[in-house]
Amino acid sequence: MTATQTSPSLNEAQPTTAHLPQIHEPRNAGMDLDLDWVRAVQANTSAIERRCATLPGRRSVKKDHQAAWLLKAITMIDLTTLSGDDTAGRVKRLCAKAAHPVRADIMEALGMTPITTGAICVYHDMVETAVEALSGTGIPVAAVSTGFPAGLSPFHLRVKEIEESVKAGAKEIDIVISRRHVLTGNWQALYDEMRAFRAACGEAHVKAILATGELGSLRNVARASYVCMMAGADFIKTSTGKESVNATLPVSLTMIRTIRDYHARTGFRVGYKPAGGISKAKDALVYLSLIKEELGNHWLSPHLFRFGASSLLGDIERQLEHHVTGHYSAAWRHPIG
Ligand SMILES: O=C[C@H](O)COP(=O)(O)O
Repeated sequence: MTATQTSPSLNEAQPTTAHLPQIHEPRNAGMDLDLDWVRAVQANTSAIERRCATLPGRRSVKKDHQAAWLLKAITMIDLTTLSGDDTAGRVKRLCAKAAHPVRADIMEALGMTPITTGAICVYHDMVETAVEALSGTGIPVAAVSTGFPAGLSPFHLRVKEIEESVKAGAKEIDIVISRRHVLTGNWQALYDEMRAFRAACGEAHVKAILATGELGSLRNVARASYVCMMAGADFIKTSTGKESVNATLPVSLTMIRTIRDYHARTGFRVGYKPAGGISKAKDALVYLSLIKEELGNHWLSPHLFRFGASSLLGDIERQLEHHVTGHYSAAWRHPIG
């Protein structure tokens, strides 16, 4: 497809950052811990699983519409590297990819103006490198702080790590909660911890990683979601990517329904970030349709939705190349992201 052949549907959905709505809505200020609300929360696991089982089969966006949704998905990726062998070189390459996530010839064939990913997500040690590499792009750096991924280092060091990441230039902080507070029903401890993390973030936005694969039940996932939102989380995020079970559709449905309910009761919109194991374009489309159906179009924006993913971008780029050329290239031709 050439630029002149670009269909109206693709242009209408043009997902460049310049076209994104500038949302000036208040951050979630949180509220006092409402234990009655938290304890009343239930989750009907079989109903949630039944609803989720219908989702992939109902995905129906095709051709130009699918390309438009995939481009939109890119703008909502926290392009991630969280490996023990991360180097400055790898982070710089990832930052270059975040600034130009799709090959120029594919973008030209689609008739699209430039887009970027939503953010880069790295360990604290790599924040300065990423901030420097992204200078002038407007792409924020997210740091996983607080003893990621287990979150079991001394509390004062977890708070200090947040402060150091913010000082190094991180605009977003992905914290990990203490799973034991959920497993023992110590909601006050979880609330106090989250509140302290939010305070340490200052102006930086805070995403609360629940590590849902370690919380035991969807009811615990829902209760932990509410407590973190009450304590002022800007986003709730499923997983570190290091648990044996990471983002799933039932967990996502559970969490986004708590977001919907919290918004209805408080007026605050909290963002959602599924993370871990999302590596296929078709899965990204299912997540986006779930968000659209459950939360509405307002949430389909980097302000309120992110994918935490290290290898999703490569598959999306491959699908976009197929869309414009009719051929799939080998995965190694899109080696980063
Ligand atoms: O927060 C992001 C995750 O760690 C990424 O997980 P992934 O490598 O499975 O995509």
